[in-house]
Amino acid sequence: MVAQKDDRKFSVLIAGGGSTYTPGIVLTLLNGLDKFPLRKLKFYDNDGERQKKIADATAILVKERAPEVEFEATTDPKEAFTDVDFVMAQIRVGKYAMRSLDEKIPLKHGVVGQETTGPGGIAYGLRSIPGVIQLVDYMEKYSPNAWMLNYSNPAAIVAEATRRERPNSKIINICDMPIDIMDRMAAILGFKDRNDLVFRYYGLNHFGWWTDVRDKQGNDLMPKLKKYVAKNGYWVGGDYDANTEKSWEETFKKAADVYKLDPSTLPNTYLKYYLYPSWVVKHSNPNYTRTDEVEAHRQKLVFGECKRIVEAGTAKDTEFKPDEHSTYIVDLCTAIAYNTHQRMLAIIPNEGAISNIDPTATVEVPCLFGSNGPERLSMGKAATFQQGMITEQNSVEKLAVDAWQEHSYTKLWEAFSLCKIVPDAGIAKDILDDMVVANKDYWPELK
Ligand SMILES: NC(=O)c1ccc[n+]([C@@H]2O[C@H](COP(=O)([O-])OP(=O)(O)OC[C@H]3O[C@@H](n4cnc5c(N)ncnc54)[C@H](O)[C@@H]3O)[C@@H](O)[C@H]2O)c1
Ligand SMILES: O=P(O)(O)OC[C@H]1O[C@H](O[C@H]2[C@H](O)[C@@H](O)[C@@H](O)O[C@@H]2CO)[C@H](O)[C@@H](O)[C@@H]1O
Ligand SMILES: [Mn+2]
Repeated sequence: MVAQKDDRKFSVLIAGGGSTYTPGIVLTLLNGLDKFPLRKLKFYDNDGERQKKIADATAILVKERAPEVEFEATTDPKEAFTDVDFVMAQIRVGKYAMRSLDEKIPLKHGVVGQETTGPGGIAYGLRSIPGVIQLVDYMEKYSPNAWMLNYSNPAAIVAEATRRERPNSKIINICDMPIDIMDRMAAILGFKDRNDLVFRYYGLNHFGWWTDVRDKQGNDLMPKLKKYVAKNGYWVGGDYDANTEKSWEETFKKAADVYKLDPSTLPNTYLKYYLYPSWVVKHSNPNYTRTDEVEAHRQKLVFGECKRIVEAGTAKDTEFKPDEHSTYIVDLCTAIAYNTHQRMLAIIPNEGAISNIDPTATVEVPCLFGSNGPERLSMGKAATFQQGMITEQNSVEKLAVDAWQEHSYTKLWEAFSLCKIVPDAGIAKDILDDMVVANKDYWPELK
């Protein structure tokens, strides 16, 4: 871990202060002040009421654990984005109500309904693009030297849009899925955590493969991992998975079947949607999707715990704790702040990192993180299977951004039709037509 190297203290803004992930980030920041010192913590959200519930509990946490840190929550962009060093973005444009439709509309037509995958992911993409661009513009206006670490999904489409629309902006798009899987790999192998592993990984966001995993001494850990994953997927079980929800259990276990398609690599869990779509649909309930689970579990737990803290007037015994989502984003800020060149994943323009993939594709590869941001590492050639899949999926993501930029119905229909999980252009059109109606308050009017 990085030692504090000077007397700087940082100002951090969480954009999407009302996110269910905000308390985890707050806890991680407060636990890590020796490595990443703070002078200010701010929240910004366009839903002041939702944000206030988390902010009121955070105010107690900050007062008890780091009273020297100034804390405020606001819905005013100028107040939020002024005097900021790092923006941690995690907005959900359209909130859970729209996520629910992203999942349920495709399922009604017998197609996978998922937050970031297929028609649901594309629909969410067209809502997120203007929301995230607005955050970038606020940052550039009020704190031009700041960096934005963006989790807002679908990160692949958002990254492609910001690459085109704001090519010089200091936004870095990131994902916690490979991070969570690497924590699992470390647990499977008996290591302390993901930082004990040195890895090679390539693909698109929610669409990638590990080609190499080693320990710090260079010993190849792939054979042991493969043996485990072939049988159990990334399911660890026991205490490790005591709080893992049923649908995630299914996903981590299904990685065993995904792995079998290419035993020379280890897959991202999201590939199950592309490689086993019929199985996923068969295991889905069109009337009760992941959004319903999140509202019944994570959202309830987070807002319930905030309420409890506020009513008790203390957060001394809080259940909130750091997790892979929060530690990853704080580690990234620390690496940029202290120019550590730590090797971490980011979603960035390819520019040769995967040599036989379009240089303008937005890929996910390891980078060295320093004060100039991420420097991509070369991952060599994608194998034929991966090259075919990446090329197709990247075209889907590019067509989705074309559709948003050009307000083009045809481009969006092409994006839906090209997507591996949609069986034909007729079904693609039926889903699209339902989605146009559902997204009328968010999408541009399509010609
Ligand atoms: N990249 C990753 O790996 C990763 C991991 C986890 C979550 N996420 C993403 O993080 C985001 C938050 O997830 P969640 O489940 O906590 O959602 P959530 O609905 O609990 O929180 C999102 C917040 O964003 C706010 N918001 C929406 N539009 C906004 C806008 N234009 N400006 C400012 N605030 C706005 C909402 O009011 C809400 O408070 C989602 O985009 C989710 O997909 C990404
Ligand atoms: O369905 P959700 O809202 O629970 O999760 C959707 C997000 O899933 C990934 O993040 C996971 C993480 O990888 C998983 O192991 C667990 O710890 O929770 C995280 C968030 O739920 C994915 O990377 C995100 O992009 C999704 O938004
Ligand atoms: Mn992700």
